[in-house]
Amino acid sequence: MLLVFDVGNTNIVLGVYQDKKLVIDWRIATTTQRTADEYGIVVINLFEKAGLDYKDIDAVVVSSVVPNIMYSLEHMIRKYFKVEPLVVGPGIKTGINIKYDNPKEVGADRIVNAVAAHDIYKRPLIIVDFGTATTFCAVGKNGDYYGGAITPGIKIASDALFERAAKLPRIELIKPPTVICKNTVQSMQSGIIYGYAGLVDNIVTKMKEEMRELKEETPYVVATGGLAKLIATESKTIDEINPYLTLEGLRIIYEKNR
Ligand SMILES: Nc1ncnc2c1ncn2[C@@H]1O[C@H](COP(=O)(O)OP(=O)(O)O)[C@@H](O)[C@H]1O
Ligand SMILES: CC(C)(COP(=O)(O)O)[C@@H](O)C(=O)NCCC(=O)O
Ligand SMILES: [K+]
Repeated sequence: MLLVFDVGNTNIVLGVYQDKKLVIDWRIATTTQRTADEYGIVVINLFEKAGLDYKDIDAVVVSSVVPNIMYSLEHMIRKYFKVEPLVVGPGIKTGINIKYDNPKEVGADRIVNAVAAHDIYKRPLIIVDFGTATTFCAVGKNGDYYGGAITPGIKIASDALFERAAKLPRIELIKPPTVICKNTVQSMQSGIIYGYAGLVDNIVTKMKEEMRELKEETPYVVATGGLAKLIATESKTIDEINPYLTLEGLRIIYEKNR
């Protein structure tokens, strides 16, 4: 069985694959404080609770946008799973042609998403990943990664209001019934959620115009990430949510590099 890790700035998402089938997935907090043994305990506990044997794992793939965590995580994988992890980065086969000024600068999660979306949909794409940051990526029909945009994540935006304005509380990210709201909490929810949907639609619309000039016609818009569902229902430009895009990309990268 294959174990994949998607290390984001807020969460580490783990998935176990039996061939092409995702058997189970878990989400744990990203903290740079944990040691290799502490990560080992957490991950092995998850396996045991799910009735899976961690000794059945014969390969591990990791993508990370948090360099500080990699020492502990890689050490844990070698010590407990007894395999050398495949870490997504320079030298790994992806089938994606990165057109960034400096290809090493692109977040590994964005490349992994592009690998999965290109493999699954085989057409021009815009990928929107609602994580700690929200990222937008333009991918051509032949796998060209053109680049995209990065905006503050939804939770970062709402936490900033709480932290910087004395009378604004920390809010739950749920959609209020109306845009015109009559109390502080709902007014903030309205601003964040309806405002963010507009942000998404504006960036996607402008990216589509630029992609048309690149002869990448009518891109399909795929959303992923922890907060995708919240915005996708309100946005007019998102065609589909694929919550497992990054995990699928990690599995595909494993197959390309084995
Ligand atoms: N299933 C979920 N429901 C609601 N919020 C979620 C869920 N999963 C993650 N989140 C929140 O979404 C944000 C981004 O999460 P995630 O996509 O895991 O980010 P990252 O990849 O940057 O770690 C975080 O603030 C997290 O608390
Ligand atoms: C933009 C990101 C912070 C998003 O990470 P996430 O929200 O998933 O934690 C990450 O992809 C990253 O650090 N990228 C490097 C810069 C770039 O892609 O240009
Ligand atoms: K992510």
